[in-house]
Amino acid sequence: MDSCALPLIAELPHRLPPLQAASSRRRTLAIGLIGPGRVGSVLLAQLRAAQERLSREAGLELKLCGVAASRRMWLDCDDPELNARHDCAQTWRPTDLDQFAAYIRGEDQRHAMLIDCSASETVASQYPYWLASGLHVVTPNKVASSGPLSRWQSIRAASHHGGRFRYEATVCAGLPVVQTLRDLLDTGDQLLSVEGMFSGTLAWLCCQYDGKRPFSTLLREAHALGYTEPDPRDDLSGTDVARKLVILAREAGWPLSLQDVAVESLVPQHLAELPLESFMERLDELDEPMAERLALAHGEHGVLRHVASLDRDGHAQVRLHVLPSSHAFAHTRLTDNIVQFHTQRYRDNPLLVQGPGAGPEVTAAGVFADLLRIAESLEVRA
Ligand SMILES: NC(=O)C1=CN([C@@H]2O[C@H](COP(=O)(O)OP(=O)(O)OC[C@H]3O[C@@H](n4cnc5c(N)ncnc54)[C@H](O)[C@@H]3O)[C@@H](O)[C@H]2O)C=CC1
Ligand SMILES: N[C@@H](CC=O)C(=O)O
Repeated sequence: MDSCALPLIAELPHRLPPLQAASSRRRTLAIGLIGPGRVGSVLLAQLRAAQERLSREAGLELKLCGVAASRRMWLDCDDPELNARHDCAQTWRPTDLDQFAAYIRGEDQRHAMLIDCSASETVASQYPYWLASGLHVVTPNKVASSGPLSRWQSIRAASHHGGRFRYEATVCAGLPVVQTLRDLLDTGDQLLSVEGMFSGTLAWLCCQYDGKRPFSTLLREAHALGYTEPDPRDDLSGTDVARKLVILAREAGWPLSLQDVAVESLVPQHLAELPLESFMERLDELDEPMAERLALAHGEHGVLRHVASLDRDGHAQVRLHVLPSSHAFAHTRLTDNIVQFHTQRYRDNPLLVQGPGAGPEVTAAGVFADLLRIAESLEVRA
């Protein structure tokens, strides 16, 4: 090889210097995390791992002031070690979201953020009040952005005057989907339609399911890997994907609601209303109907793919398709999601976002990136 070639990576300086002198932009952000489950606990680990670097290189002090689960909450006033230990804090109180939010907000006009890593309606219903009180809110929870339109509008209104609201990880986990759409719209483009595969769980199941192992075994595995929703029926029923379509439509200013989406459910009626525990015990009842779907796909020399679409007239649908093996969606791997945006500018050839679309690591990273975007905009306070 030519000796004048580019230097080897090992010869390059270890890392580039931080762009900004950390000391001139020193800010502190108080954080309260709600929902230390699969995504929430990985996020806590990511925050802890980045804490020192962010302080040194970006002048950003992340201060974990509280963690709230469904029944218990931990506050750093009770447990001064919380910031270092996070999930193994010892002293707890019963969860009270009002008390939690007030504590994180503090009394000294500090920058404060609540991160909702639950899938809870109760938590989501508090966003308008939290935002109006100046708390920033970041979340992968889809319930608020796809729930009642009037609540969504109050969240948007509150976030224009109070705290900031970001929810990138609600659509395709860590992939830059909401921000991509936002950038298109903010620069004057117009959304015409969206199509793609928006479920990491169903993408993974469709790739793995070849009939050798029962569908229920694979679903249990997807659950254990943290790909599914807390209740996997939210994935199988198509509701989770319908929520993502609604979120994207609303981002583009289309007043879509869940009931406007035509959804094919893969959950047999008799399993739909069971308590979660009973459903998980009866997963093998999904095996026969899914084996029939697979046989149908094989009969047509195609593959099963879970596809969602939203057209320019607002028609939205979510269903399991048999696609020819030559189709672009047939070549995805593992939890890959694909989003195709057709816009005025990307009319002939859509703008594509593709990559892993589920799992605690990538989702937590998407939430973390939202936190950093808000932190970048915070003014320095004495
Ligand atoms: N797992 C993934 O790949 C992705 C997940 N998400 C979303 O992330 C969120 C979390 O998902 P997972 O971590 O998988 O769920 P999980 O079930 O593992 O964790 C949920 C946590 O929320 C807590 N919680 C429930 N109700 C609560 C309440 N009322 N108050 C306080 N805490 C409450 C639970 O105690 C638990 O700690 C969900 O909204 C999900 O839709 C979004 C994108 C990808
Ligand atoms: N359960 C969801 C997680 C991300 O939203 C999925 O499988 O896509």
